[in-house]
Amino acid sequence: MSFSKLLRYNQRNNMTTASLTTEHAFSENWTTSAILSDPTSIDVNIPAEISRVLPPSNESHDSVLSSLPTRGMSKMNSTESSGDDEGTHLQKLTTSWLEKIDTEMPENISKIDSNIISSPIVNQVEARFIVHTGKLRKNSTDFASSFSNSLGFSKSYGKYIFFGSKKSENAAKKNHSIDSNHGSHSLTDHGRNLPQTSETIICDAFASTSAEREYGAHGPDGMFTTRIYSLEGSFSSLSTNCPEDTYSEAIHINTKHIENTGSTTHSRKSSYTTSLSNIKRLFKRTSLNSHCSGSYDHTNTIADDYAIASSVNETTSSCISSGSLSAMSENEDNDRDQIVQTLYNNIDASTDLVSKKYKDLNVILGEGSGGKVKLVQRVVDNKVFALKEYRSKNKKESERKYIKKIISEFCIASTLKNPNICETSKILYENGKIFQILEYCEYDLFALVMSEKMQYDEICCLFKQLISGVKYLHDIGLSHRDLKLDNCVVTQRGILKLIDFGASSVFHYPLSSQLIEAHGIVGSDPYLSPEVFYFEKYDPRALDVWAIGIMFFCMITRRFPWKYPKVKDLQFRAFCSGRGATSFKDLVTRPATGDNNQYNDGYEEDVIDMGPNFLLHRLPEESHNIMRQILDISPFRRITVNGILQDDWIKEIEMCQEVGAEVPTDASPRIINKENHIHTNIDQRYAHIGGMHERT
Ligand SMILES: Nc1ncnc2c1ncn2[C@@H]1O[C@H](COP(=O)(O)OP(=O)(O)OP(=O)(O)O)[C@@H](O)[C@H]1O
Repeated sequence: MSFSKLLRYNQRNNMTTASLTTEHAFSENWTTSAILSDPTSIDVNIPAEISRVLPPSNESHDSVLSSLPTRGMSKMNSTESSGDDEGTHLQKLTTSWLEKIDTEMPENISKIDSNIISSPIVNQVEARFIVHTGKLRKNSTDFASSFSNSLGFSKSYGKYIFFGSKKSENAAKKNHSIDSNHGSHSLTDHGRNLPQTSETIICDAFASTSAEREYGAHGPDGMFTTRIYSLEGSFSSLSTNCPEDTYSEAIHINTKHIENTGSTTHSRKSSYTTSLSNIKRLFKRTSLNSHCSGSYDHTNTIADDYAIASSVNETTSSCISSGSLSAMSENEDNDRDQIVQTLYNNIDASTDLVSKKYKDLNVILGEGSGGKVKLVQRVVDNKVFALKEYRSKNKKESERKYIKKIISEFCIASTLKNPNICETSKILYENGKIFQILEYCEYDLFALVMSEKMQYDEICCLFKQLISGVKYLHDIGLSHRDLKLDNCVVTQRGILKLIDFGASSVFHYPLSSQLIEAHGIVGSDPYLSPEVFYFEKYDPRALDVWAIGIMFFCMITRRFPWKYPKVKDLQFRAFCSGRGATSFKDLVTRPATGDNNQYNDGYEEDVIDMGPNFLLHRLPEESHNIMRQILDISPFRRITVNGILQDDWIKEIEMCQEVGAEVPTDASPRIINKENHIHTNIDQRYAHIGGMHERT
């Protein structure tokens, strides 16, 4: 999680980083009992190709050369570990984890109680992670209390949801009886359910105050059933027919904007045009569609002119994107800079585009380092969208860099066409502010996970969709680099979509086999892969794959496995331990085996307090094989996203799909829902965790 979020968290909670760390403290005993061998005894044979990318030995990675506990210590450490009785009973690994998930989950796992957690100190902080101190709230308000207040509940309720303290557990128990009385939200009759916990009970108690309805609808492809926990008058009621007067008012709005097309083919030459006239086209006046169809103009856009390169026929999504990346790739920074500069110069000529064309529904969906995401309604047809309002430029940031970043993000996002990628349709500006219009999805994955209502098969379905989305990106040479629960949104019918391409990077260009390594620490701490702290340059695909694994762990356990993947983090150290390696360096530089049968990561079924099993024993047994390969500490051995899809368990997962979305003109893609699960719908008040933060 970004440093700025940590700061915001601390401001709200009047906490220092240290006190936050204390609150999240894990089992100290485990580490103190761990025997550290002599770090000077490291003797690693590093292959030539790896040593090329290794930083000089006197760089920071030396500090993580602390040696790791060995396998032999496992039982002794566990026995000494007070308050963590899990280690004393070596468990048989079965899927009974489902029943034990909350009762036997050891305290040494960091529970997700917010999407805000502490950050390690890093040398280099990207500009996008920096927030004006002026924006930080000076008054340290108790976040949970404020949240509760904003919802009209007693202060303590918010704490139950976000901070699972012992106190709250007791209160939760009390509330259990309330829930039992209602007895209406039990998930137990829907296959393999995640067990209800105290937090579930509270959430259900809340939900029972709202209208609940269950409905089924037969589509052409089968049954779609969903449970809805919603308030009366929720957003679903927003999509009504557009009133004539609003429509005619909207249709006459004259403004400058950039609109996405997605279907126009251009030659590469034209895509690099930097002339002012072309730029002006991006700001031209447009008329709105004459029908309330939700589709948009197919006028040329910046994506056409600049990002979508286009010697490639745009008949398939991958072609479109390959073309775009080829343009991005070869782009000569000069061309790009000129375009961006000209574009930025035009921003002054603002209009009332956003306010007239989109009605602000006064709902904040999320707020991150990039800006604020709001819910808006297009006046012309009452269709609901997410509007991302970019933060203003930092004083230290150059205008050029600021605008370039936004435009780059837009160009990439608007070019991607895949059912598991959120559609970005427009970029707009008004009074110096820049906005992006995105397809609206009812939930973010973080909120869904925290609702504790998801069933196992539903989680697997979303997990496979996540993999599919990332496969699409990797197939076209793009890595996301900030995969996390908050960067996945989910529609009411259970289609997961990736958002936030602000950190993405191109790792190879079409027709080239050369890997372009990424550099810098980008992303959110618990999802970061270990090598990003170790190597100056790394393969960003491996980072994405690792993040996928962490997300699965979070979805199943509702906990982060660690704060960040450094051996100074006790949990991560346990995970690294018992693998027969003398140092972290040994682990992170292990070369690929080339033979899957020889795959050896130190896994031992009976040892659960260190090594791969430190995480795996908390996960369903059928996922172990693939999760070991996803969470391989060495990026050189880590499986690829295509490899994940070859796994037997992954292949068997029944995944809901959106079909027809690749065709830009297809306004209403069909959804195929699988029958082995239903997708949980939650109250809109809890549907976007970022929005909850904002309301405090
Ligand atoms: N299309 C969407 N539909 C619904 N909610 C959305 C949508 N896009 C974003 N959100 C909500 O807004 C939040 C922040 O969005 P986003 O990640 O784009 O912002 P950001 O400023 O780039 O965040 P970060 O700090 O992670 O970089 C998301 O976690 C999600 O809850």
